Amino acid sequence: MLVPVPVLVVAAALIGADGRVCLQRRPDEKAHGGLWEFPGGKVEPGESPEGALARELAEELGIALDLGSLEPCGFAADGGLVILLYACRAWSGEAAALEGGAIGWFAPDALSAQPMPPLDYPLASQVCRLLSQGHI
Ligand SMILES: Nc1nc2c([nH]c(=O)n2[C@H]2C[C@H](O)[C@@H](COP(=O)(O)OP(=O)(O)OP(=O)(O)O)O2)c(=O)[nH]1
Repeated sequence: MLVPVPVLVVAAALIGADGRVCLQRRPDEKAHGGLWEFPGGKVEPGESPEGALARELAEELGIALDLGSLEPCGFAADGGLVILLYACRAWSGEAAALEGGAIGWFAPDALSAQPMPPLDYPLASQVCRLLSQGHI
């Protein structure tokens, strides 16, 4: 049976100097409104995953990622969506919620306590595990 090509989404676990991780609260009027997710968005035709992530984080948070510091740290998928998650410790600028919603910085073991879209729970666990093992 043929199934549609899944939508490719890239997202970042921004890790601050104090070890806390950034989540973004989706605006109420959007799908998954009010839930906390890793900042990012859909990869557009002609973009690389890293290029799309840099564009999304510039648009959403006003920061410029250091692409060399990106570490692939997991993926999650359902029928229609694949999310690639990168860890990132280096960027320039001060992150702010520029497109509505809000941002927050959370201790790794508090990530999964936030209400999230379903695919984000395994991603948050993976971030927490990799951080505790010193891999990201
Ligand atoms: N950025 C991001 N998106 C996620 C996460 N988890 C999750 O299910 N998603 C979903 C929500 C959206 O359907 C899609 C991301 O696409 P997007 O952010 O560009 O889309 P959007 O709905 O905000 O805006 P639009 O382009 O559809 O108008 O992936 C996550 O951790 N980060």
